[in-house]
Parts: sequence; structure tokens; C-alpha cells
Amino acid sequence: MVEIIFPGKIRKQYQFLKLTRLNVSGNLKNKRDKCLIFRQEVTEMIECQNISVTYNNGVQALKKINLRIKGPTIMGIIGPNGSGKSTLLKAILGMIQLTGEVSINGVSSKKMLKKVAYVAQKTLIDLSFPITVKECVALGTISNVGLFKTIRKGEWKKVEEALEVVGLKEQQERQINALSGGQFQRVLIARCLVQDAEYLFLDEPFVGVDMVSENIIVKILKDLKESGKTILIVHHDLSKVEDYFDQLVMLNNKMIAVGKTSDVFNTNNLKRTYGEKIFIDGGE
Ligand SMILES: Nc1ncnc2c1ncn2[C@@H]1O[C@H](COP(=O)(O)OP(=O)(O)OP(=O)(O)O)[C@@H](O)[C@H]1O
Repeated sequence: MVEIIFPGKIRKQYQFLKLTRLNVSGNLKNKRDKCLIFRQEVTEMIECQNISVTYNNGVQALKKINLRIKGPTIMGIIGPNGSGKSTLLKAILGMIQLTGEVSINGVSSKKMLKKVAYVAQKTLIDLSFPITVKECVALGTISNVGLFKTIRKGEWKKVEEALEVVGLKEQQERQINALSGGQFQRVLIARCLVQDAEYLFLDEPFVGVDMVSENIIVKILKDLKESGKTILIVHHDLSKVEDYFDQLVMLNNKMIAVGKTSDVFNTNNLKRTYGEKIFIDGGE
């Protein structure tokens, strides 16, 4: 949502913009000083229309997925192995070929990548790369600063603040390969924080993460949601679903269910997503 305040006298010049007049402030002394408050309606939404993905090996990972995600929210994506969870994130990010349409705020998602911070599955990240914690977090500023440009003082300040938030300021000079799994995941979250993206896509952020780090990350994500961000998380642990997610996507290559977690996370949908076997050993 963008709010713009225009002095009344220049109002006409801006009428070509598709702005909705909402309010005229009443207590100003003269007409010239009067300000009009306009509100530009921007749909803060991710929309997938009928998307299907078939990889080169013939595997159809996603079949006709329709999804509207209206933020701010924390949305979980669950489903069995190979059900297309990671593919869904990549499809929204425009990283893979698909049929159908994906948009973010009404614009093709490829044009909106600056607004999205993405953390891939940990197994896909090269931990042996010789880089310190601080430098790794600073990589998040590249979309704002630009590749090959020097990171400004203000950006380093942001890096420091982000490390403070994730509780790793003291480890900032450490090499990333000397961190625990949980600490490293917190570094990746700090990198998202400095990117200042509107949308966060996290693929299995809690795998190999200790409980302390998991709790810190969850708290940060909930705070980010409160500040207006939309967060998508691919997730495995069903015991945490109700605590962590406002909304849920249940996938098995096709969309099984989507909606408020309290509405869709039930036995019937779990069986449709994972198969009957899911309840044999553990009970409900
Ligand atoms: N690059 C690729 N080339 C070919 N097939 C792929 C590729 N990536 C994924 N697949 C296949 O697409 C299907 C969906 O994969 P995806 O990784 O999206 O599932 P997932 O639900 O995230 O799985 P997991 O829980 O195991 O991480 C699987 O059958 C997988 O083998």
C-alpha cells in the first residue's frame, strides 16, 4: 500500500495516476495548504494461475496449481517427499519453466525478484566457501548496492543490526564453515533481513537446526510477519504446523488443500496428502 500526500494545487497534475481519493484533511487554514491523501491500491499478493511444471526427465512435479497468497502471513507448504514443494517456490521465483501464470503484486514475478529473499535447502548451499559470517550476511545487500560496488557504511550497519537480531554478533568474524547448522541458518535469515525484501521464501529452514536456533528463527519470522512481510516456508515437521503457520498449502503434486491452517490441517486432508499410512503407527 503506498500513501502519497499531494498539495491540493498540484493535485490535477497527478490525476493521470490511477489514485483513489480517500480523504481531504479538514483542519488546515487555507485552501492552498490543504493536502489530499491518496492511496494507491497495490495488491500485495502472490498469485499462481493454473501452473504446471514438467522437468526434462518427464516428471510432472506440479499439476494445475491455483494459489492466491495475500500477505502479511506465514504460510507453510507441506507434503511428502517429491510432492513439488521446492518446485512451487522455484516456480514462483521464475527459476524454472512452467505453464500458467505467476505474478507478485500483479506483475510478472521475474520483475519482482528484488522484493523476494530466497533461502534454498541447506544441502544446496556450499558451506566450504571461504567467507566470514559478516560477509555472508552482507551478500544480502547486493540487490540494493549492486554487484562489484563497495558496500557502504550504512549497509554494514544493517549487517551488524541483523546479526544482533539473530544473536550472532559475536561470531561475525568467524568462517561460515565453523558454525553449527542452526547458527548457519540464522546467518541466512540475517541475510534476508538486510535484503529488506517484502517476501521471504525459505526451503526447509529447520532441517538440522537445534531447538534454540529454531525458536529464535520462528520468533524473528513472526516479528517480520507483524511488520508486514509475507513468508513462505517449505516444512516437514507436522507437529509444528499449527504453531508456526497462519495458512497452509498441502501438496501432492496437485493442490490438496489451501487455506487457514485451522481450517485445512485435519485428518482428512492429511490422508489425502500423505496417504492412509500416515496414521497407522502414531495415532492422531
Ligand atoms: N531439476 C530436476 N530435474 C528433474 N526432476 C526434478 C528436478 N527437481 C525436482 N525433480 C523431481 O520433481 C519432483 C518434485 O520435486 P521437489 O523437489 O519439488 O519435491 P519436494 O516436495 O520439495 O521434495 P522433498 O521433500 O524431498 O525435498 C520429484 O519427483 C523430483 O524428483
